[in-house]
Amino acid sequence: MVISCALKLLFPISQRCFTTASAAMVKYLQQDEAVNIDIELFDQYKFSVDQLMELAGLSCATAIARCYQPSNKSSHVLVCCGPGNNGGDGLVCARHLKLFGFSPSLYYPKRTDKPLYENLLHQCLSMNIPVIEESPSVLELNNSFSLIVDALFGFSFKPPVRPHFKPILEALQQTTSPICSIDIPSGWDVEKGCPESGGLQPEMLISLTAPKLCAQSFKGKHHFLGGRFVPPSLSEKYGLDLPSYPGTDCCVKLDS
Ligand SMILES: NC(=O)C1=CN([C@@H]2O[C@H](COP(=O)(O)OP(=O)(O)OC[C@H]3O[C@@H](n4cnc5c(N)ncnc54)[C@H](O)[C@@H]3O)[C@@H](O)[C@H]2O)[C@H](O)CC1
Ligand SMILES: [K+]
Repeated sequence: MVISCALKLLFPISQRCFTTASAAMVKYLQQDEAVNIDIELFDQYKFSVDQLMELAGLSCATAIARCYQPSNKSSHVLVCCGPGNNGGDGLVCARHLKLFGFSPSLYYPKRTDKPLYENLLHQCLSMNIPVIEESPSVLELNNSFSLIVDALFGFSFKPPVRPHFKPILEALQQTTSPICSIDIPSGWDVEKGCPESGGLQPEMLISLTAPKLCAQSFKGKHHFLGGRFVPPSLSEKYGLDLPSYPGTDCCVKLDS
């Protein structure tokens, strides 16, 4: 691995004051509600996946930049991307993190041969974002990365995790580097939360569109809502009670 070790160069932004919204007021979605909202956004409202993924990924990078500040060009972040749209959010997020001054790397073990994903990966490669081919060890995660973005699985995950992804999920469970999960902490049941056998415990969770039921068992420091693209009529139909995003912000911190 090219990246040198022991680079804990991301400074947590602990003193900053955020406008927060009450998480208690927000509706937590069941898995089938999340899937149905997704389908309606595409079928009824005629959004394309690319559009929503770009907004979702940008909101994730923005939320991360609010909580972790790159101290210099060596602020290494590993973005772990899965085979579905959650992984696509991760690819978009990595590109925006790079533009924000972070040094992201990708771990993308199961690639999808659709033009959307190929293009997103191409964009990352064109911006000199390195790709790690081997599943990183716990030591590599601890020593080489100041933050790990978990974009492995989102709301379509059905446990148990298949063998291909076991090594990375086990390493993420054991690492001491902070983890930011996009939409769902990977390996968690979308409704029941952390598996009894143990699961990863992210320091940060960015729920997209609306939090899913598993977010009620999130115990980390930062819970954000992103994906500010829900038309009011759709929000009303599902009774989402979404918090107000401050001004033109694309993400909002939820208090616990
Ligand atoms: N409307 C929105 O809110 C938007 C959300 N976005 C993001 O999309 C994901 C949901 O994406 P989807 O493609 O439906 O599924 P996943 O990424 O969660 O994963 C599907 C992928 O994973 C494989 N898989 C499922 N279970 C397992 C398992 N047990 N072991 C191994 N692999 C598994 C499955 O075969 C698929 O390949 C949502 O969470 C948001 O992050 C959009 O980006 C924008 C709109
Ligand atoms: K995830």
